[in-house]
Amino acid sequence: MTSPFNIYSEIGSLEKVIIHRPGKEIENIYPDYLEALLFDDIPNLRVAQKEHDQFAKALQSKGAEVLYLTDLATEALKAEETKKAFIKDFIKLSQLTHQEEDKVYTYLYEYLADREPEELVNMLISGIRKEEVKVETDLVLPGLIDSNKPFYIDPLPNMYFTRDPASIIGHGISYNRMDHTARKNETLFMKYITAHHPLFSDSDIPQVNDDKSRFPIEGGDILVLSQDTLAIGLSARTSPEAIEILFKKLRSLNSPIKQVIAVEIPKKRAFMHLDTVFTQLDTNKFTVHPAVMKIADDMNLYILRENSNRQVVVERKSNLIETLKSCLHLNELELIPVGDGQAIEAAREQWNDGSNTFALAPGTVVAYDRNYVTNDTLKSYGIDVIEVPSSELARGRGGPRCMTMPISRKNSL
Ligand SMILES: NC(=[NH2+])NCCC[C@H](N)C(=O)O
Repeated sequence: MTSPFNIYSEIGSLEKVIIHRPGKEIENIYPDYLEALLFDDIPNLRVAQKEHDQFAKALQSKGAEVLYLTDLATEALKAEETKKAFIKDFIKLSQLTHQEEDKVYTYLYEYLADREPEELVNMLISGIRKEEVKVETDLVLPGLIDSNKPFYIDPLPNMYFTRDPASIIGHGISYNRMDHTARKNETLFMKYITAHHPLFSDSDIPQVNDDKSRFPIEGGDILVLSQDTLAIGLSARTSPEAIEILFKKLRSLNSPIKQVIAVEIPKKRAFMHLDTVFTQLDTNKFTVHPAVMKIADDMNLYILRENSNRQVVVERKSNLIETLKSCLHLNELELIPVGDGQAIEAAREQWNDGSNTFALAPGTVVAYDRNYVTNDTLKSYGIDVIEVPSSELARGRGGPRCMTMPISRKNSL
């Protein structure tokens, strides 16, 4: 069967998208581990869920089908052997660092193995608190595990940023090797979903990257700009090695992707992924952070292509607008600055993901309502902005694009 995936642009009319409604994992974020869990504050779960439900409605408003990751995972783990294999892989990936790992492993495995898939999926995303596992006094487990940590299995609070752990490129999928331990287990869900959910399991899906790689790459850095061009952020989270390996793999699979523009961005938290400073709104319109805009004619851009001997050749460029125009065959291109280009507004609104818009169709995007300066600017450029509330969702430092994993878009623009 042909691939169920079809992503050849950032803006083609959205057909199907995978999201995750934040759950108990958010309430398992606790102050000592905020930084390790990549959050700046603890969102109010009930409000975050309401906001997320409105976000889902906004995605559906133009006809897209919204699929929930937990539903897909629950169905994917229906078969007993699959469920058991998943538990084993999950425990192995979790940070159980004690030397006598085997005992910990066995104990947790037994605790989890009898659960129904739905409960299991929710438990593993939420994290497993030490107190919820009844440990008999003669068991060795309590002494084996780092006693300062209140969890046997850490929560996955970043799960609602479905953009990052796996990415659809054309008909294929990249299982991303996440840069931080806190996010490594997220990719496993996507691997099991694609391998075992009936929507995907009978299909022939090209795998364009393996999360077992040593070199990190995250979905927030990967932008599919056209049928033959990707832009990938060379960022705090994505390595040059991973970009080249991905490109070579695409070429070896004869993908229509013929060029990758590696875009170097500052390696700091506010700019963690390319999509936090640069997203596409329409065929020839992008939002961009003014700090990037300022240096738009003096950037480090590397275009990877193949020569006639099928070797990778890299061309260096420095002008963002000219490079995009030539790679995308556009005569005109507008970069629209976040925060109307004003320093404080831009910094504030970019921090709250003002440039992390998500396109439902060319010229129609979902954006956080709090970033009103940016949104007004986008409207003045003729963009239809569907605004969603974001008081709590934004605390995870991700916006509408981060919260989506589009799996199918119409090709015609
Ligand atoms: N595509 C994105 N920009 N994702 C944002 C992810 C935010 C998340 N807290 C992290 O640090 O990983």
